[in-house]
Amino acid sequence: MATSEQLIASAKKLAASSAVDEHYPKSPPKYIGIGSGSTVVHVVDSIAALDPSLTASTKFIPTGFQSKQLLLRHKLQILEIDLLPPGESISVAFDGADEVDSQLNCIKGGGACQFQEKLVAVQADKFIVVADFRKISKTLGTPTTWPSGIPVEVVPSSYPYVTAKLETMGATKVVLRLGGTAKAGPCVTDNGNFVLDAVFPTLAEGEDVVQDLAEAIKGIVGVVEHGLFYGGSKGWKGRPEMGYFGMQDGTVAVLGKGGWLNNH
Ligand SMILES: O=C(CO)[C@H](O)[C@H](O)COP(=O)(O)O
Repeated sequence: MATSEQLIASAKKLAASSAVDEHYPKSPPKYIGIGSGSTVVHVVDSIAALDPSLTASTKFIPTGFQSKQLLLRHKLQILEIDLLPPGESISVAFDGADEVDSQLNCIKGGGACQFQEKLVAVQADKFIVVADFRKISKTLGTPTTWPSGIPVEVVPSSYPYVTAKLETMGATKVVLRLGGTAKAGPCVTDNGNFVLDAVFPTLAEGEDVVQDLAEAIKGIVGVVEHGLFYGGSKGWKGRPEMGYFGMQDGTVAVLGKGGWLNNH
């Protein structure tokens, strides 16, 4: 019998291959965005398995160190996001997510790449999220889905101030993310910043709730970007167009703007 790790890995792989099948352009695209995380590994594997005529001339835009390494490993051409020519857009950007609500708003940044991920997503004609069944949530901040909170990238000198502000705004816990066992001290992003993980009470349903919190966090002096990817009446800040979720039963559930597109 498959272990739960094997089940999760195969769910990620299935979701990635269906998303690439359905959304990688059928004629060679100029630019494709590549997100970060363990699910994106399968996205890049699926892209690398396509007919080379569809990928050889394409420039792949990474969202951080890890995705750049993935592209290098597969010998896919890399273009840094700041070299995207003015007026050009990315045909499709594929990325993972930590939590996705029923309206496709997401929490991202489990890998501390949320700034560059959002920068790529907002310059893509189509943004597709790929994940496994554990990421599906009715509303963001559901403790059983994603208890770690919203990743907030901050300029290092501002972290005590931003922490206090997030607490004033209702965060019940704000933690300076640490570098882990191999690094004493904070996790430093690809941009040289720190990450605060801010846990808020589960958000009520409705796009305004997400937008209002997102804009309030972004308004704090010192915040570079946060991991709420959202959209609605007040603008679009990286809410995906579709989400592909590998399920425990071996199927892929697809969430679109109007709800689930298959039997989920
Ligand atoms: O936002 C991200 C990195 O900053 C990742 O896409 C997110 O954490 C999901 O990762 P995984 O596919 O490993 O679950």
